[in-house]
Amino acid sequence: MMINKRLIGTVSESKKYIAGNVAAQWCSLAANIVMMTAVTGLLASLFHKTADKNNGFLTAAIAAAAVMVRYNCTLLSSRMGYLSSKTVKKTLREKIYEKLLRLGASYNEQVKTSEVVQVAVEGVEQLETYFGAYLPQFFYAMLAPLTLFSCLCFVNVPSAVVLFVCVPLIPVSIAAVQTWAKKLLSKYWGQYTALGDTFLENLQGLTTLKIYQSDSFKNEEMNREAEKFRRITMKVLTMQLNSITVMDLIAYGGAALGVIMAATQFRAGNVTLSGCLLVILLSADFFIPMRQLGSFFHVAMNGMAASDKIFRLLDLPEAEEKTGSFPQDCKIVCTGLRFSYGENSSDGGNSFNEDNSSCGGREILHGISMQFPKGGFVSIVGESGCGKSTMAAVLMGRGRGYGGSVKIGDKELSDIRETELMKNITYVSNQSYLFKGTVKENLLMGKPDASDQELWEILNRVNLAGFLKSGGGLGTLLTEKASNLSGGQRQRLALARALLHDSPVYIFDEATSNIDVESENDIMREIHALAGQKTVILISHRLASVTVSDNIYVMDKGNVAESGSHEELLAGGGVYAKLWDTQQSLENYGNSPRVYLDGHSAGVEDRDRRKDGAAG
Ligand SMILES: Nc1ncnc2c1ncn2[C@@H]1O[C@H](COP(=O)(O)OP(=O)(O)OP(=O)(O)O)[C@@H](O)[C@H]1O
Repeated sequence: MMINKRLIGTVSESKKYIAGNVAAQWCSLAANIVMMTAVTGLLASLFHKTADKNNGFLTAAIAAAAVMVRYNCTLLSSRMGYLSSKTVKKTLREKIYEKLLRLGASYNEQVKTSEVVQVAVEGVEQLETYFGAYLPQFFYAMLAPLTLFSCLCFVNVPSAVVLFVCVPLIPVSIAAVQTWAKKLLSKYWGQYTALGDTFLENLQGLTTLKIYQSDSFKNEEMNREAEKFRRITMKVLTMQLNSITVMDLIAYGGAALGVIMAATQFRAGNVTLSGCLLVILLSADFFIPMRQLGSFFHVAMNGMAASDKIFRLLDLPEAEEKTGSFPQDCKIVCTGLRFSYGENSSDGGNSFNEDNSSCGGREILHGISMQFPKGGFVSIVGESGCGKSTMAAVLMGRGRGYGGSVKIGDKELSDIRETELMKNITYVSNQSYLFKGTVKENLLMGKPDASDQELWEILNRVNLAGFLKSGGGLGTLLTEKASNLSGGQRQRLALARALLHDSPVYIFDEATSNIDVESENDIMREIHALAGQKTVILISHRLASVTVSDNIYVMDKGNVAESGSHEELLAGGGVYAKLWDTQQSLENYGNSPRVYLDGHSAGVEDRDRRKDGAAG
């Protein structure tokens, strides 16, 4: 009956607290039996007028001692319940957290963030009752009727048998609703996580919804979801209430039968008055533990449904433990690289997608071959949706299960530990995440031991020092996602953090899209300065930014359409040349190289200078 061995094994430390809890409750019951025996004995002797002073004092002393024992046992039992709940919460949340770490940066390919949050918070909370109350009560509810039966057998066997036989009717009634309840609770949890998911998404996109006046439409959609959740909650509550009513009927009916039996036996002279009174006073104790178990049962069932979700999360397949480190000779060579997203994959991830392989979905990269020499500056360009960011994701180790080969030095990318990849490849997108806190805290993520002077130097390089000095300096407070900075400032700060990270490889994925020209100039200047010292992979849809690259790969629908330097590609008159002409006419740049605001011009000379430097 809802004894989940795996769950108990997972939090095996809680076993001792459960045993302690059961022992405390059992001692309390034993004290109650002793007290009731003493009290009924006194009542009988009073009735028969055989009681004396000593009887009274002895009974009072026994009762006082029993009350003390029961009081302490109750305290001990709730302490044990608390300790077991605490252990369960801590252990399960730790396990979920560690699992997420093991799943790595691509965890949301397999599970939605909202689902993880709900399972880790509410789900674990439900299991607290399972361990803290249900499990101890389960064992105590077995032990208590057996103990009472053994004692009352010495008083009157028929009454003891009637009471004992009625007790299992409670678990029978619970089992009757169990299958139905299980399905209902599984539906309830599904609805709960779906509502949480919609709620989180709509809350995050509230500004967009307001802009497009779609908030009322989404509001209605959420109302519909909430109504579904309300209905299923009501069904769960009705099921619980009905089940509790049935259990009450059995408990009170059983106790009444026991009392009637005791009275009949007394009339027939088969039991003494004190014995009869003892049976009457203890009859309720036969049923109370089981009845209590019944009320914990429904909460525990909810916990069981939550535990299914927790185990499905904990059982998600992990990439094999990788041992490879990042080779220092970090020339990156992709050969015949193929990649597909999982069938239901989205940014939000699959909801515990059973099939985690990327096979079966739409193939995005169709056998890409590219080379990124150590210290080289290589750009990837192409029309929107051709697979540039997917390429970056694979290089970052986020695209699990790619086909073909990606070699970093002499090692295959899939053999390199994720932490090693993160340490050695810095990825800067146009949506870099900045955390709530100070500028300094955000920068130190890139290099925890950086001095203030180092931080200011970097801020100077990205042209943010002036702005910050006029404000709160390094202690300037950022709100969530640094929404109190402009888009350009945010991106420059993200670049500063990336530069501090000082990794051998940098991937810039549209790092300058949607920002002001001045910030774009600052960022591009730093990216160009990095080239030559680091391996730089620049992904951009804006060809003016890539003209100085050593090599440019032009992607088209998941293939490499052509590659070469800017001049070679222009001379080739292919996809790149056409894109260049279109963009140039749009930007009205003519054929002149891009001129930065500080007067420095990016062009072929830059690349040649870098090459000369590297050669020197
Ligand atoms: N998480 C994902 N799940 C499923 N499909 C995806 C996912 N991310 C991207 N895609 C698909 O992969 C294709 C390539 O997307 P990708 O983001 O790599 O293109 P891109 O060249 O970087 O485009 P852009 O320049 O617009 O950023 C697109 O058709 C897109 O629909």
